[in-house]
Amino acid sequence: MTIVLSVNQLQKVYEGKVPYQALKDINFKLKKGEFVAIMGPSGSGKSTLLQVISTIDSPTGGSVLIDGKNPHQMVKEELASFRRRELGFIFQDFNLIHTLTVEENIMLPLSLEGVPANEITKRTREVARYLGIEALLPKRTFEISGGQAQRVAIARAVAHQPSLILADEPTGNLDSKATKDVMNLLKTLNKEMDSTILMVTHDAYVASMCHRVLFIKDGRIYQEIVAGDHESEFYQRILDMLTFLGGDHGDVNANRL
Ligand SMILES: Nc1ncnc2c1ncn2[C@@H]1O[C@H](COP(=O)(O)OP(=O)(O)OP(=O)(O)O)[C@@H](O)[C@H]1O
Repeated sequence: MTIVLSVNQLQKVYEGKVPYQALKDINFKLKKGEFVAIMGPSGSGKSTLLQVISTIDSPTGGSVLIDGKNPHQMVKEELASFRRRELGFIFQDFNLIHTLTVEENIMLPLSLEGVPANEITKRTREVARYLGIEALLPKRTFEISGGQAQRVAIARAVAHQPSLILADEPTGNLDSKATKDVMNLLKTLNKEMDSTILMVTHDAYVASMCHRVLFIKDGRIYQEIVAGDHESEFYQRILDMLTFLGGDHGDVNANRL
């Protein structure tokens, strides 16, 4: 079995007047095709962890291996190319470029990576068809809804077939209908394309659509819960753990399933 992501004794200290250790000895692995959520109280280190894995920030101890390679040891140009090829990013606020059309947004990472123009058009059309957003391609980003924008962001994140998709609160700005649509899309991608996805979420319903949930508390992995046969039972176990951990978890809606 292929290990796509290996996080080993990861530590992160934010320097400052008073140094703060946001991550203390984090260890976990993701196998190819796994869909894993990270949850935990506000300030527990979730964003820091995602930022270090995505190489936006660097660790102060330990290592991150993506497909067996350590991006934090790469020089600048090598790292930029590694990120464009191996990683796909999905953000809470979609991060689309407003001066470009939907189609140009999806094309951008492919053209940055030097993929030939005819191949870019072909792949963009294919991924748009697959994700059901073909009709949106000529539109500007302000002409589409939040749910549609997140579909476009997902298309952009997967068009180059990255090894690992990192999603930071992908449904944080969506209503419950759009949340359901986006999660069904991610689930389909995960199942049909064997995509490996690591996602931070505050939403127990969203997490219950994953294979596993890692709970972080005070910069450490506190607990792991693995899905069983029934999504509703998994959802309840996630809610119980969130209640046990306490703190601010955002919108926990017990009536969602
Ligand atoms: N740039 C920084 N400098 C200093 N401390 C930081 C910095 N970024 C985050 N922290 C601290 O590190 C801890 C972890 O923050 P992080 O943003 O990773 O938490 P989180 O679990 O993502 O929280 P939330 O759910 O509220 O987004 C917090 O105590 C935070 O104040």
